[in-house]
Amino acid sequence: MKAHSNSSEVAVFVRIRPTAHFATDLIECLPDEQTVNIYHRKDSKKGQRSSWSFRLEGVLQNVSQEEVYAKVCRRVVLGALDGYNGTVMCFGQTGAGKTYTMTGSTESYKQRGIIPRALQEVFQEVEKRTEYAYSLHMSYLEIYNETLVDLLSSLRGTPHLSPRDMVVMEEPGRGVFIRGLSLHPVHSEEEALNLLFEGEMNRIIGCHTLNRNSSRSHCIFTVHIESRSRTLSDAKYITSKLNLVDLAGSERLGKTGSEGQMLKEAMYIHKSLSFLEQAILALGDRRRDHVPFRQTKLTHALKDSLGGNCNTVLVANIYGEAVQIKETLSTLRFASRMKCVRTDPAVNEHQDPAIQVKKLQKEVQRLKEELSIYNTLVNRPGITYEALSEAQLAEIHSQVQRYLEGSLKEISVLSISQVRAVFAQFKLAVHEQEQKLKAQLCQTHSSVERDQSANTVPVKEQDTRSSPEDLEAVHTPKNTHRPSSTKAKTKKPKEKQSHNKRQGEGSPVSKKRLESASKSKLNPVPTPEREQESQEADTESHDTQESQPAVSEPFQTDSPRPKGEAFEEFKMGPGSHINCILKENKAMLLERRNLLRQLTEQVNAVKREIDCTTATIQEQKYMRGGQGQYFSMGGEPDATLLLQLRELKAHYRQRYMVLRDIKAEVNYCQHLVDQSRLRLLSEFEIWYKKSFLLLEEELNVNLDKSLEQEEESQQCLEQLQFELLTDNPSAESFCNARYRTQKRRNSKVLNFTPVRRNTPAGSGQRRLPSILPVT
Ligand SMILES: Nc1ncnc2c1ncn2[C@@H]1O[C@H](COP(=O)(O)OP(=O)(O)OP(=O)(O)O)[C@@H](O)[C@H]1O
Repeated sequence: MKAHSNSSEVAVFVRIRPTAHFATDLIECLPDEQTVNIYHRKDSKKGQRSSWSFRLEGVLQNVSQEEVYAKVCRRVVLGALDGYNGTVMCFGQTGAGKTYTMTGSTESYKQRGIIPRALQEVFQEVEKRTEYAYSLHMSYLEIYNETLVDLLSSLRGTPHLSPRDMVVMEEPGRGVFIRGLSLHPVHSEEEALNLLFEGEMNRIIGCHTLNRNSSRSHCIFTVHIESRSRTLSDAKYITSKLNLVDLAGSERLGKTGSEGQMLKEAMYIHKSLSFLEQAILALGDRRRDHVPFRQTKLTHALKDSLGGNCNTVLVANIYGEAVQIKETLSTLRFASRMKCVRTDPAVNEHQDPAIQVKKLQKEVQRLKEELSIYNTLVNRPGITYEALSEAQLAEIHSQVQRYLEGSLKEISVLSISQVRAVFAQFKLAVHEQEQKLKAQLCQTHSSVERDQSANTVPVKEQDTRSSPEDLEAVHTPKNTHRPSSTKAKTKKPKEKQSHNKRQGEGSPVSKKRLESASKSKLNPVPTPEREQESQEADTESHDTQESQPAVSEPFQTDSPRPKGEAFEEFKMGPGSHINCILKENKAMLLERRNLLRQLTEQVNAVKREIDCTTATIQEQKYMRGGQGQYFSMGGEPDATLLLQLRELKAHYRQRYMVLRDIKAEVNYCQHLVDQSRLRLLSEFEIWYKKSFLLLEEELNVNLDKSLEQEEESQQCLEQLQFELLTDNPSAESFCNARYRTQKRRNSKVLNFTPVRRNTPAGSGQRRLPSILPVT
């Protein structure tokens, strides 16, 4: 509901009932027709006199009914037809002229009161305002001893409800209303007057049957107005209520002197009017943020007629005889309090959802047509903006699959809906990929855990492969199938140098450790595949070592280290960079997940609100259908609720979109975490394996060296044999002994470096090569 606010004070008038015994010495009406002065002797014995002055909107003394209507009510009636709620209320002691002011004399047309005159004005105005279509309904409520009575329930077609079924209700956008109160459509002044008299009659009949006084109840006659522009496309419509209230006599309890039924009535009236006064006091006090409207049915029913969205007028009826001076004073005090109340009259503007939807559909259709004309102009025929068919979706799916496989270069899309479908397919593909990655990650995790729990290291497995046959094969000089040794041989000296340097500095296996390993155990000769792996690992190691600090080795002690421990060490050392990225990604994922949780809660809260509003609409439909209530729009539920529901749905959709985006972000973060975790694990595996491969290479180098030594020994032997055969026969035994010693040594310690001592120049003597152990 849209409202044009316009804050104003409650207009308060005093109407003085004519009497032959008007207390001129006690009541003085000033010529400004706005001020009443009261002179009252508080204590007759002491003769003290007090005086009060009340300045109001108008003092109506000896004023005709017509003039009263013009001054008091016309503005409110016209406002109601413009969409402002309006309330005219008569307050005062019994017999002060409230009913006369409100309803007037039923016998004399001239003396008719505010209600019939208001009805006349309403229908005259409706006829004048031809550009609007008005729809008018009426209700007549009586509140007697805190019981709600429908004064028009006797009419045909009105369901007979017990007063207990009538409840004062409040709804956002609709304000206060009485559930169970019948609303009757009226199309003419005559129909409206008939309803008024029907209600008056029922009030009197009720008084007789229940043996009560008609002035002992509050009556609220309401005209419900709805106006729509006659322009069909205008979804806007206006509603308002015109409340005409005749309150029960306000005399003080002690004055009535009543008992029994009368006393009970007086107590109820006193209670409701004093709560009315309290509510008015609270409304007049700007510092108070709570107004006690719900204490009585009267204040609750008048909630939005007193201080809310309403043009409110109070007529304080006084009976100007000296004996009534206390009541007069009390009424005027109430009137002056009411003057302090401010109201915020506002036009109750609504949007008809059905018309709005139709309007928007038309607009969409027009835009589609314009777009298709544009597409034809720019040579893009065949583009549709309708939802994609099954066949079109299948085609897009196939195109995306082929594009991902690489067999299609471009995906042809023409419309936004096709672009959306393509993105949806991509999203699906990414999701599937994520699932695969997750599965892989799980596998890797479980294998690492298995390794850790078994506490076995691959070193042992490799060691077991070093069989005596392998050892023999290594030592046989005729064994030519040794790619590793061949490779080592063909390596340039420079390469060898850098290779050794790498072993010494960057390798996770220290030279010392290698030596001890080579002394005790031998690795098998690597296969070509293994060599390839080794080279790759070596290259990577070389690449990373330059940017990373020296790597600590997993085998610093003699006993093999468990893989889990090595992994921890890796995370702290060479893998710290990836580990750091993994941690950051995890933190980001956590943060996104928290956001996702919050958003999910928000979306669910909006969903609950939607459910709640939908339930209220359903309830409303049921209530209105079942109890003959006023139908705002041919049986439709309250438009404000529908509007609220639509807003909630829009809000829900908006939040849901955000939620979807955050979900995608969470998935992406999860993907990053998985990737970095995988990377960390794979890097670790490489690092871990590298130590063994380096160990192998080192051993191979040593084997090559032994072979060289072997060759040299062989040459030496041949030379000695040659010398033996020529001139030195004792050399045979020497040479054989020497050869045996060397072979024995080589079989035990492989890490020997042959040092060829240069023959001194010009010595003319061939010297035997020396074989020195490396320290
Ligand atoms: N301004 C007036 N001019 C002529 N007669 C009046 C005027 N005010 C009141 N009366 C007459 O005074 C009598 C009492 O008035 P009325 O019934 O309207 O009082 P009331 O305040 O409504 O009392 P109750 O609280 O009992 O309903 C009626 O007969 C009515 O015609």
